[in-house]
Amino acid sequence: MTDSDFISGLPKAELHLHIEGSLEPELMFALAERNGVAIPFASVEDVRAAYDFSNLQDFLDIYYAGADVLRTEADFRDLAVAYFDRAAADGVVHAEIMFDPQTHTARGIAFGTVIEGLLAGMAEAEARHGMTSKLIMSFLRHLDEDDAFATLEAARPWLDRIDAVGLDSSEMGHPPSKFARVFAAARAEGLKLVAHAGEEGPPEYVYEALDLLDVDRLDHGNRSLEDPVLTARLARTSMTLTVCPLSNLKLCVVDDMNDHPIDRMLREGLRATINSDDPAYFGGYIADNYRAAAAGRALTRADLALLARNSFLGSFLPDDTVAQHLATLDAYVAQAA
Ligand SMILES: Nc1ncnc2[nH]cnc12
Ligand SMILES: [Zn+2]
Repeated sequence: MTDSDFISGLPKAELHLHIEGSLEPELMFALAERNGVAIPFASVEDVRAAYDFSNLQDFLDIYYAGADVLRTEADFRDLAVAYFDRAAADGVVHAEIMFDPQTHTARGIAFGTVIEGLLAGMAEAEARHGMTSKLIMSFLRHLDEDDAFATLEAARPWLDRIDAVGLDSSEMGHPPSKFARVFAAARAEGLKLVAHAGEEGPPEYVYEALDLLDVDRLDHGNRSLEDPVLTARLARTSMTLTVCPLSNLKLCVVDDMNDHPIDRMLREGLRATINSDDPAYFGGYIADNYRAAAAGRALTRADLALLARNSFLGSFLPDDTVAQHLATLDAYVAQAA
């Protein structure tokens, strides 16, 4: 078996995926036509050519613009189904996907339209692939606390179908502390908590995510490595980091995949995982992220299996389900040897 096939077949969970970031240019065009929405691109090639980012904000501007073609429940369903089909082909057996309701409600799309479409896509993934999934509702951190509270309120009828809240969008200047109260309110509703921190922001933002938000999982977390005390704490507490190698390269968090810290994270004892973030924008789904990291940092099959193992350990699945996935993973690695 080639290393590439080993990676595709490796049973894994995806823990950091923005469903809006899985909108491929082809589907963007199809939805623009279906909904009669004008888009500022002449062709699919034009769209791909625009995906040349020098930082997070560059990307976010185009990502929010692209999401404008999503209008109906069927659009959100089709978006999700397309992602799950690709994830299944990459060996994903469980996905915890983020969505950004404010990106849509700000355009006049009802919260229910977004979530009912995504839930229909999740049911289809289970029927087609036996893939399980969970929903993470992410607050946009460039908006204010009141907007986040209004979003939590809008989500109330669906809270039993949402597993966690998250925090994403422009990190610099929008520290986790801005959302401490809304995260506490989400916790009081029984939700799990995740937050992007240390992607572009400093280690202090990671401390805030831990100490002020009390997150269960950290999205990215790269810049934690600048602080040895923080790194040791993350290792000691088995905090899961949802690392996204191709995203890091495309958004210039790293200059070259040969400089990616994924192997250092493992060596430091961090529970690092590999994920795709916004695969339609960053040039690859989860298996491509494993492949790029493996090539850049000479990861062994044991490293790759550890990353997959960490993805189940870091998931919000119940312990007995995690144990079943780990047994399947061990059997896969043994037969591939
Ligand atoms: N990588 C990322 N960082 C912050 N916000 C995001 N929204 C979608 N992708 C994101
Ligand atoms: Zn992200």
